[in-house]
Amino acid sequence: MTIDAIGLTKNYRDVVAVDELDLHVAPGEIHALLGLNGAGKTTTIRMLLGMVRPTSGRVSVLGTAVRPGAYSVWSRVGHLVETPSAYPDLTVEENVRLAARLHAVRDETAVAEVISRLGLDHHRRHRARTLSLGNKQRLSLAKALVHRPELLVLDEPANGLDPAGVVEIRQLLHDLAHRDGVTVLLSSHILTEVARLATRIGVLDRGRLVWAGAAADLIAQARPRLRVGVRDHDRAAAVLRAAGHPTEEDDHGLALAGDRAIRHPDEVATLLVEAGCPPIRLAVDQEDLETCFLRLVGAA
Ligand SMILES: Nc1ncnc2c1ncn2[C@@H]1O[C@H](COP(=O)(O)OP(=O)(O)OP(=O)(O)O)[C@@H](O)[C@H]1O
Repeated sequence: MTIDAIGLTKNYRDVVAVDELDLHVAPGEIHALLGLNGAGKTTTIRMLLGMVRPTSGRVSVLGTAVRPGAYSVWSRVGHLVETPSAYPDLTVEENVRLAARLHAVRDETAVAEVISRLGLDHHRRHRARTLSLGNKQRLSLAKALVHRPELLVLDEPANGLDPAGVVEIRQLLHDLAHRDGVTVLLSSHILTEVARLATRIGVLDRGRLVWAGAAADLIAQARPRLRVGVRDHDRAAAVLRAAGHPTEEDDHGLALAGDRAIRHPDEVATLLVEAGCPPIRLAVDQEDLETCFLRLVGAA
């Protein structure tokens, strides 16, 4: 395993930031840690990278136990944790060259190559502080990649990027994993962002892993629902609930996830007509991924 964490726990006074987390990331995988704000993603990543000492549990990265003094493994790991960091008065090229030197990279072409791969060619001679947030993020990624790591660990890599930037980073990570065999662990709070990229997903909620498996299996958890459009939401919801249909209300109207409603929408229509609030729209659709994710973490 590229990352092996067992029983990883971090307490901050009375807050359990990460609670008995087992995490196994296989070589070549794109593994996403998904969770709402405060779920424990950053703390987990910091423990994996040896930046925060676990309260209990153990972790190994690329076969090496993470502990003080175990330096050699970090030359095989690239990371980007929280805010992009660069020396503001150095140019893009100088920043990447410095990162290369810190990693003892001797190949001079590596700097130009990674700058170009991150789409920063036009900004090579621009000072880091003049870059947009998106380009600062690209620069941080260039620094994380210049030594051609075997494992790349990214905390919310899409932060600050516009939609085109998000697509670009997704493509880059896909190529790194599939073409160069780099293992990627990333965190995100947006399921739709990682659903198409990750091979495996772990869902964190209040420090605990509440779901783990193949990304395709998580997507398959999205349930069908009967969507009901009515003029009087409250009244229709009361009628449906009284008839035993679990009914949710959202901006689009009412949603019924029960088997009976999905199999017999005609019964639902008759019920509403007889109660004097006839449906103006009735359709079975698939729960969207974000709602599915919120349901998994008990927030929907
Ligand atoms: N240094 C710290 N001291 C005290 N509490 C902390 C510290 N770091 C994190 N926490 C708490 O631990 C919990 C998990 O935080 P963490 O930052 O790991 O979550 P996250 O999933 O990365 O969320 P976000 O996306 O908001 O960064 C939160 O309740 C947070 O307030």
